[in-house]
Parts: sequence; structure tokens; C-alpha cells
Amino acid sequence: MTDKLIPLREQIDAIDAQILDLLNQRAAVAQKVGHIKAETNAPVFRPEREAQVLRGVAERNPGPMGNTELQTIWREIMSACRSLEKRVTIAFLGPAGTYSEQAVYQQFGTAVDVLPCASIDEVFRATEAGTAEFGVVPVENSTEGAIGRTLDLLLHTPLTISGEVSIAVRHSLLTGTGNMDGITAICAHAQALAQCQIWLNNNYPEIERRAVSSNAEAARMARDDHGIAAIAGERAGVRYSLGTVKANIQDDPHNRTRFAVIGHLQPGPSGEDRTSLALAAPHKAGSIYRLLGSLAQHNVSMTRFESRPARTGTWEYYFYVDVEGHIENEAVAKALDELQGNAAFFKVLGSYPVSLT
Ligand SMILES: C=C(O[C@@H]1C=C(C(=O)O)C=C[C@H]1O)C(=O)O
Repeated sequence: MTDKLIPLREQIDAIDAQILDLLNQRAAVAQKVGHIKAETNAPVFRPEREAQVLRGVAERNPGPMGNTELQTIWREIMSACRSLEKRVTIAFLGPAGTYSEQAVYQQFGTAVDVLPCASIDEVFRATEAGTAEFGVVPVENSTEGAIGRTLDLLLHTPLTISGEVSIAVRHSLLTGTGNMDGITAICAHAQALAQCQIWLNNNYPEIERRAVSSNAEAARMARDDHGIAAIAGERAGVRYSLGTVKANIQDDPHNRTRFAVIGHLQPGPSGEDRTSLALAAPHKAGSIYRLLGSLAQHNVSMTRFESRPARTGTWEYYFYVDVEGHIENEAVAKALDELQGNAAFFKVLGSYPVSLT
């Protein structure tokens, strides 16, 4: 049995030697790219290029490896190559172990420096001030809807959206012991409690539910106090050495959260892009109809339409609209030009590559 493995392992060793050599060749080229960027003061992170590389990997993949697995590997390869040019710092809604942190690594790979922030406001502040080159903030959840604070802050920030990340949100019930003996409270972020409420009503209706600042904070509390259970991702469970009472307790099995990458960078077209806008319609009959009519006339597809009170007390609303295509695409540019002329408020929040998942 072991004899049969020996030649195969020798083959793997020889292939690994080639991979190692090729990876270092790739890294050396990336370093040259880095020198040219440094001379011209050009941005190191180019999301449109990285999106093209990742799509190219899937298109050329003959198997047997799966596209998702290969893209995960390539994400890390690019992260490592990019870090040889310059290591970027990414602010996110902390603490460590949150889905926001997972979104950071899904977009940038792990060869980055992270800056956990206590609030969404702080992520914007750190990125605006340049303490971090980019920030990652939640925008919407498929069960609970928009993250209002992010939408409010996007209205007036000088930052633009340079990417989107979609994460499957899976909640587990976690405790220090791995069982529910002696548990008097279940702690989680209010959003997570809401996303698991049917399961909690069916299984632990008598236990108090307590909203805390994040699921990771709940996990930290559960580690320190064995009377507390946390709802959090398995990632937080591992970080805080908790046992899983029950995995996948979210009411919607397709529960996802979408994050925006914010920064000073405006990516060029990648071939498959989305443009996010914030609009306000004038107080006139048919004004929203006219605004959206510009998109229809130029054949620009809308993928999201969300309204949010303007908080002026006058029943005015801001509309958050996502359309397919990049702002530099002719049809999108024409439609937005026309739309801007009919809007009481108009802001392009960003044009960026469509996420892979
Ligand atoms: C090497 C480059 O820099 C970065 C690294 C990339 C890579 O490793 O493929 C791609 C884009 C950039 O984020 C580049 O711009 O081509």
C-alpha cells in the first residue's frame, strides 16, 4: 500500500517544485509592476484587474479542481504578490471574527493589515483620514434588508465604492461547554437575533435574548461567562474556543450579507461591473417615473432600488439604485447624464466589478 504511494508522492514533490518556481516568477513580475506604480504614484490595488484574473481562471479551468477552490487560491496568490508591491490596510467593523472580517479576506486575501473599528462610522472615518486605504462595510442583508447607517454615510462621504462582497451568513449557537446547561441568556447582534428568531422561538423560547454590539462580542462574552450562549459564525467560535450547540440556525438557509469596499480609488471597467447611485426625486408628479425612464430608454438594467427617509421630517426620500455596467460604458454614461438632469440630488457612489459569488 505505502509502496504504491511513493511514486505518486514523488510526482507531487516534482509538481510542487514547479509551482514554487512559477509562483516566485509571478511574484518577481508583480514586484516590477510595483516599481512602475511607485514611480507614477499609481494605486497598488486594482480590483478591476484582479476580477479579470479571477474570471479568467474560471474560464480556462479544465478541472478536476473546482472554480471556487481555484479562485480562493488565486485570491491568495494575488494578495501575496500585491503585498510585495505594498501592504494595504483595511478597516472593517470589528472585532476580529465578524463577517465583516471574513468579507475583508474574501476581497483582499489574507496578506493585508486589518484595522478593526468599533462602528460603521469609524470605518468611514479611518478610510477618509487615510489610516486605512480601504474600508469594508455591510450594505444589506437578504433577510433583514438595508443597513441604514451605511446608506446614510455613503450620501456625503468623499469615498467611493470600489468593490462588493457577498457572504453566506451561517449562524451557530455557541457556548463555552458546547451544551446549554446553566445558560440564562443568548447574546448576539440584533440582526443575528432577528435572523434566527423562528428557530429560537421553537427551541429556546424561555431563555432571555440580549442584543450586544456584535456577534463576535457575544462570542467573547460566552467564553468568559458560561451562563451566556452566543449566536455567531463558526469563525468566531474557533477564535473564542467555543463549542457548537447547533450549527446553521438561521431561519433563511440562503441568508447572505452584501458588503461594500469603500476607498479613494475609482476602478476602471472590468467587463462585468455595477454602478451604485444615490438619488432624490423633486416634488413633482411622475418624477420617479421620469428618473427611472432614463435608464429604460438607454437599456440600462436596474438590479436594486431601495428607499430611505431623508430625515428632514417632510416625507422626503433618498433612493439607492444599482445598475448594470460601468460609468464609462456609453449607455450608462448617457442614461446617468439624463437622469442627473431630472434629479433633485444625484451622486454616483461608485462603479466596481460585480462580485464572484
Ligand atoms: C500585479 C499587479 O498589482 C496587483 C496584483 C495583481 C496580481 O497579482 O495579479 C493584480 C492587480 C493588482 O491589485 C497589477 O496591477 O497588475
